[in-house]
Amino acid sequence: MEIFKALNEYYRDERKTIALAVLCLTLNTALGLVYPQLLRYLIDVVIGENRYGQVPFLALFVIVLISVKALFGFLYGHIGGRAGNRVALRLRNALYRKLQNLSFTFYDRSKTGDLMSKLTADLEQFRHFVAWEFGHFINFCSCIILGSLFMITINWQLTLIAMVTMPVIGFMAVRFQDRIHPAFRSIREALSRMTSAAQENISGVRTVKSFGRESFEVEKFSERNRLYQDKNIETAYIWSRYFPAMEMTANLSLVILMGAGGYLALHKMLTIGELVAFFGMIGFIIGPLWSLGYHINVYTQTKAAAERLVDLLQQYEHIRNKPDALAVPEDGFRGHVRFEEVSFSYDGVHQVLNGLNLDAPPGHIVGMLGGTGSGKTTAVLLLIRAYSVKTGLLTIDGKKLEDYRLEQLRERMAVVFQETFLFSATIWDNIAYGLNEATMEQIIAAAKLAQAHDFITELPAGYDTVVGERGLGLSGGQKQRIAIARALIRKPRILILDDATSAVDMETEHEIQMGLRTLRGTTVFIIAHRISSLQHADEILVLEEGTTVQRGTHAELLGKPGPYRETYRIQYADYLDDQQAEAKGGLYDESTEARRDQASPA
Ligand SMILES: Nc1ncnc2c1ncn2[C@@H]1O[C@H](COP(=O)(O)OP(=O)(O)OP(=O)(O)O)[C@@H](O)[C@H]1O
Repeated sequence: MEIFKALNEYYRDERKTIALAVLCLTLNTALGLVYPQLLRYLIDVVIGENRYGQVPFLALFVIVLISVKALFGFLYGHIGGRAGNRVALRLRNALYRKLQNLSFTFYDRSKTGDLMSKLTADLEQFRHFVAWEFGHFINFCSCIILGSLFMITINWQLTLIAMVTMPVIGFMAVRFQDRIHPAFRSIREALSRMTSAAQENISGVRTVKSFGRESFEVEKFSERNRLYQDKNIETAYIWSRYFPAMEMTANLSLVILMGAGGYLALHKMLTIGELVAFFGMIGFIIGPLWSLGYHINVYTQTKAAAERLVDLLQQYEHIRNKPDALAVPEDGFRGHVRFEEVSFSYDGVHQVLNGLNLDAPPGHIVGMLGGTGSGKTTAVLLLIRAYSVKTGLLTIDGKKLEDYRLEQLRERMAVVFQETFLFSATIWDNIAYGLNEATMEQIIAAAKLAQAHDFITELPAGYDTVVGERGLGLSGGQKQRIAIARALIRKPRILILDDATSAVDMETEHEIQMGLRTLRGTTVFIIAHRISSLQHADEILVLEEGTTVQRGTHAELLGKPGPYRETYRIQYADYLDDQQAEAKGGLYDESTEARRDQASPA
């Protein structure tokens, strides 16, 4: 029950409504108990005592009864359903809000499928319980209690016999549920394996086709499809074994009761009407008894789902605002970034950054070069406060990051990550995402700055083009330019481009960089593997395994031996060879000139 209490705030306001719904269902059930009594009256009094004149009244009474019963049934469905949906609405919003507040650390550890299933399947289970199952469980209890009481009023000896046979049916129902529940679970698992194979195949269709692995994929899918079929057959087998057995047990108990009832009727200890009414009551109890296992199961499943929901709702928020966090001033915020001896480790064991020092005054362009895994992305993730700095000092305008209100701080920044993510929406919407209520002029200006305007206007639907899931339908470089426009529209104080132009051709990249120079006062961080992306930076840091091994301007770094010059030499080998050849009066042709135009550091 503790776990349900933890979700109290979401159903607290609905408690009275849920109680009303349960009351309607119980009244609906209680009215059902009147039928056997009516039968008894019909047989013993109307027929037994030849009072046929009462038949029309009895019929009218039955019509009223079924109408009132139906009304209570409707009220239960209506009130319970609405309450359940209101609870689900609150819970869904709370879960979604929580997901927005959870940090990168949480997402590093979470699986998308798992989170989606909490938001959908677990929540649906809880909604279903609140809307229906809780009422049905109470109704199950009232059926058994009220039914037994009515049976006792008819004949206590027969009731006693029934009480001996009924638990056998209940026991079998629980056993059946014990077997069928794991079987259903294995069906769900097999289904999820089958759908994930299909989903991966659709998402990775380009890889599958380009590797010519269609038949492998078909084989993989049919194997999982076969497993799904097998699980369904196993379940059908359990069903086919248990159901007749349960039915037989129930019918056997009816035979015993029939024998005993017949004996009592023959010896005038029971009227025929009472016997018929008694059997009506038995039917009233047997039905719910068969579902005993189901109710237990639903309860345990809902408890497990509620545990998972509470687990998510109570997740620790690693990054949150201090109570006295400062508002980030609209105008006064300059974006002067300082890293002082900043070290960082994700797991507390492996050091990813070792004593990073950096001073980037407003308007400065900082370049970062380094091999894969050297810590470049980590450094800028610390700057957007994706993770907290534990060793060293990271300040903006002289204040620690955690002194500012997080959402306002991030509003003054813009990041373009290595992996471009575009929403399934129009290009307008994708660029406007960076700003609340962006105007058309602002969108176009940002697109022009990101060198995206020309290709967008050449698309048949222009800015109205709906980009597919993850930006499908656009080239890598086009996607990157839309992502850059999305960042630039914010006119951020701090702009971070994490390998954001890797898929853009050099000429366009050069134009984007020229555009960046027009951003007055914006502190820019550029992470790149290409020297051409960094050469205009005011300071370039070369990182190796989290340590800054070189720093300086492009010209300074070229003048010193070290990894920067080495990278330059590798990337411009052709150009340098051509230069040497030219100096020696060697071959010179048009292709050499074309190559130099492409490669030459501007
Ligand atoms: N979320 C994470 N959890 C644990 N370790 C991480 C995480 N992100 C990165 N790392 C590790 O930290 C190290 C630095 O990664 P980082 O992404 O900062 O490198 P990078 O220089 O940006 O590399 P690349 O140029 O390939 O993007 C790597 O060893 C990486 O495996």
